[in-house]
Amino acid sequence: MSVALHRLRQPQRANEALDTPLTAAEQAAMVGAAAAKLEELFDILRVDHRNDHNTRDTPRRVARMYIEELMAGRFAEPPSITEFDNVQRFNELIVIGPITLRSTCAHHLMPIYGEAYIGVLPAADGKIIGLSKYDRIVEHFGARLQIQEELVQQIGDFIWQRTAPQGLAVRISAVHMCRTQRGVRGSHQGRMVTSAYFGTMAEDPERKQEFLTECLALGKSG
Ligand SMILES: Nc1nc2c(ncn2[C@@H]2O[C@H](COP(=O)(O)OP(=O)(O)OP(=O)(O)O)[C@@H](O)[C@H]2O)c(=O)[nH]1
Repeated sequence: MSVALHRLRQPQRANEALDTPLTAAEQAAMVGAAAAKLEELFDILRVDHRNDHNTRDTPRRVARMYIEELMAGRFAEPPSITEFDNVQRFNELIVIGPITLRSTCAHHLMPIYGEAYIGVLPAADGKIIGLSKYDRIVEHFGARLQIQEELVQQIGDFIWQRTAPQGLAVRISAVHMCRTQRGVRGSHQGRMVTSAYFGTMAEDPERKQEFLTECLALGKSG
């Protein structure tokens, strides 16, 4: 086994990041090893990927897709956060959304798609973070094999720990294609909604209601 691959032999939970991000050499080694296994899978499924012009490069394409896109949030650094002083000591609820959510189901490796909403009650003496960072954070944690209950909590934990607001709420509404394209073949309109609340947002029912009202209004206008 190559040196680059050796470290990657330590398995971790599907929605946890590696201890340190992949180097370029480790990533290339991982793509090569995964592509070889996908070729094997195609052989088992009797897909002639060597001669079929449609599937000739598919094992490598799929390996790259998992490593560089669908699971990139396990292998790369989380987004860096730009912080600004809360000069005016703004302490009302800020709601951001809809933020496009793309993820992959840990059970059947099928797409999850939907929207995320984030509500922040900034600390008067704390920091405000750049608006686009919320999209980047959702994208980062979505790029792992997830279940929605853990995804919403991971996004919240990260924002809570990095920015220390007074209160925080995260809401995700999403369609799971493992439920629409296979198995029960449920409705494409059928969604799962999960929320995570932190600090004063967890304790104050009026703030929760305010957040929910803003989410519903943003969902209609977005
Ligand atoms: N709670 C939760 N369940 C999920 C999520 N994503 C997928 N599932 C469900 O997890 C279950 C997968 O487990 P199993 O019941 O072992 O899989 P299965 O036998 O293929 O089941 P079917 O999907 O009913 O055909 C399915 O019911 C999925 O719809 C999620 O984010 N959260």
